[in-house]
Amino acid sequence: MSASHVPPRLEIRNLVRRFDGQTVVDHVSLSIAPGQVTCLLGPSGCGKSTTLRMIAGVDTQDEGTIHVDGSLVCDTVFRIPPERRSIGLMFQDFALFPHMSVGENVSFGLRTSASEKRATATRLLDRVGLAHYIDFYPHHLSGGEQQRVALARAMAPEPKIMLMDEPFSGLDNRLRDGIRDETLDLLKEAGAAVLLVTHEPEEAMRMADEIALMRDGRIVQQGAPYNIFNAPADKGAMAFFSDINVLRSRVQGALTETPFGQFMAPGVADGTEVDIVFRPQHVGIDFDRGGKGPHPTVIAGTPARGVVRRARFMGSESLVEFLMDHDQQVLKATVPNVFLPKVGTPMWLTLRRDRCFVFPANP
Ligand SMILES: Nc1ncnc2c1ncn2[C@@H]1O[C@H](COP(=O)(O)OP(=O)(O)OP(=O)(O)O)[C@@H](O)[C@H]1O
Repeated sequence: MSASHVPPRLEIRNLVRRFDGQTVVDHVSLSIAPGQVTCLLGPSGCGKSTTLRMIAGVDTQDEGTIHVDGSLVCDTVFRIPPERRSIGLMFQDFALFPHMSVGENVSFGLRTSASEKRATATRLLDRVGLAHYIDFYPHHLSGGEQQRVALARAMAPEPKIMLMDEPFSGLDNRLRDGIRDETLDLLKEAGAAVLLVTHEPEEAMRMADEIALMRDGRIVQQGAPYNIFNAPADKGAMAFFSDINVLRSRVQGALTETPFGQFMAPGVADGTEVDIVFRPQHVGIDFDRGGKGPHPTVIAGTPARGVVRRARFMGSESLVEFLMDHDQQVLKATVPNVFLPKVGTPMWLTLRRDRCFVFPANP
């Protein structure tokens, strides 16, 4: 088989799951290569865990197929049981066996000799920096250390696929970043295909080679984090990653008029309402000079005036809210570092027009 024909490590096609007549997973398809991390990202209740449970084999789909390395694992009539799917699991409420030592926990699922079990446990614990704890019991370890043991345990049978459901959400921020990076390194090294479920966009951006954004049981957009962030499929996809500003307008002659000048709306029928959506970080700010702002430019368009309504320091940036002169709408801008103008200060706002998106107002 040539390299170009190597099947994905995990491939799910058109998975559907219904509960009580309600479709909670709606034709979800994904493929993940060895060593690739894909994040299933979406709000609570959108069907992420249900998708993971079907892949793990603890739930069965109503429609669709699951393949591992090109071989069928499950469709609506054929089903390989969970323990024969070569799938590792890591969940937030992972539980180590309290009556077993750390080493025994790690080698629990292995069917090898005692000495081989110990060798595997030693190697994996060493890899997560915990070899010296091999004969300790879980209650001697901190939450972060227990998490690393759980990772070593999940990796011990050398699964082809690792499914992770919010695995880091029980850890405090200080520990989380280190353990995330360590986990990623280990999984990539092992060549596992990783499907990680999270509702935190930052976690997805930090971990993922690819993000599948899920809403109401469907994948609404899929791609590299950079593309998902910078070319959102719709207003909801954009709002999931950051605060947004929205200008409502109506299309006339493929153009739409706003206080910041015209925007193109090709192919949109006259009279249709659209939203011009942009992030606070793409709003430029200028001081008011005797009632005048900066000159319009091609990139920034026409400036519009507002007055400062609130300004907050956020650590690495400042968030400034403006009450716009034209319609008293509130628009938000973020500025790097400290920028805290007084409430009531008049200022001129411009938009990075290449970072503004025109979406139907009522999709
Ligand atoms: N066994 C079940 N019986 C009935 N409804 C279920 C069952 N399992 C899940 N659901 C429903 O399916 C929907 C999707 O649930 P799921 O747990 O997959 O969402 P999620 O995106 O993982 O959410 P969260 O991030 O909160 O875990 C929810 O409305 C849930 O109530």
